[in-house]
Amino acid sequence: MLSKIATRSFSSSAASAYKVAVLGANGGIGQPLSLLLKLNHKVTDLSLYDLKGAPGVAADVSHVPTNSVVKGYNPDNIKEALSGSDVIVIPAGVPRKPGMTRDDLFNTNASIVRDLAKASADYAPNANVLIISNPVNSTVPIVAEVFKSKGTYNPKKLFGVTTLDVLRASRFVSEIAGTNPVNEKVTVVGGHSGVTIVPLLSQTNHKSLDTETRDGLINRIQFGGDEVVKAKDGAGSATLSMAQAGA
Ligand SMILES: NC(=O)C1=CN([C@@H]2O[C@H](COP(=O)(O)OP(=O)(O)OC[C@H]3O[C@@H](n4cnc5c(N)ncnc54)[C@H](O)[C@@H]3O)[C@@H](O)[C@H]2O)C=CC1
Ligand SMILES: O=C([O-])CC(=O)C(=O)O
Repeated sequence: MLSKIATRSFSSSAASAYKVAVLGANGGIGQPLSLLLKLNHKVTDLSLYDLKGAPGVAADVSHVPTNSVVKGYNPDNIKEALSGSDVIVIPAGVPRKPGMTRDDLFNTNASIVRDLAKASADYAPNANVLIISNPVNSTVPIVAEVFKSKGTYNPKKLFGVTTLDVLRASRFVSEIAGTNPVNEKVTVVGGHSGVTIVPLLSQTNHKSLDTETRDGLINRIQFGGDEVVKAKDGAGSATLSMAQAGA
């Protein structure tokens, strides 16, 4: 009997390998995202990659007492960084400054994301790939085209990360309604830019908000990113809330 229980508990506690690679790990999002992934017990291998600084972030994060193995990589070692990845998260690229739209980032970020997509397709063709880099509405199609050209495109494994809109919707609704945001589930569909962000308030418990309150709430969810860009005053855009959304 005892041996049966021991066998059962042994087999149920055996963790299968789960490697997550963060490309852009030394950035404003990459660093807190790496920390949150280190705290996730499902992640067994954390691979941190950036143009520079990733080994330092990896050394720092690796002291957090969870069992995952953390390694940092510079561009010379991108193959090793990506090989065997189950999930690749990409927050590499420049953030907005006040007065810019996300589309203004296209010229810089499109080629960064394209090149990282090529490497991902070459070295981890079966990974789930999550794109944070803006403009998400455009960077995701770029990755799709790269994967198609390499014969590795699987629409079920390519994601634009728009979860921050869901977090914001939950929090902003709770502020108006005086509720706990944990209990506010708001579905947000569409893209990740201004009016392409569509929160489905009609599917929440707050269907009967007066028009002015509802319109103000929708506008705040759609332009929450601008709120942070303005407050950071030239120092970038959302990083901490984005890390939470990505993790
Ligand atoms: N999807 C979303 O909801 C959100 C997206 N973002 C976007 O995330 C991106 C990153 O934002 P931050 O972390 O604040 O920027 P950041 O400038 O602090 O960090 C970007 C990092 O990317 C690295 N990088 C640049 N080119 C690279 C390359 N070719 N290979 C590997 N690493 C490279 C940089 O060295 C840097 O460490 C921006 O495009 C921003 O607009 C930001 C917030 C929310
Ligand atoms: O607004 C930005 O540039 C960053 C972003 O995507 C967001 O915070 O939603």
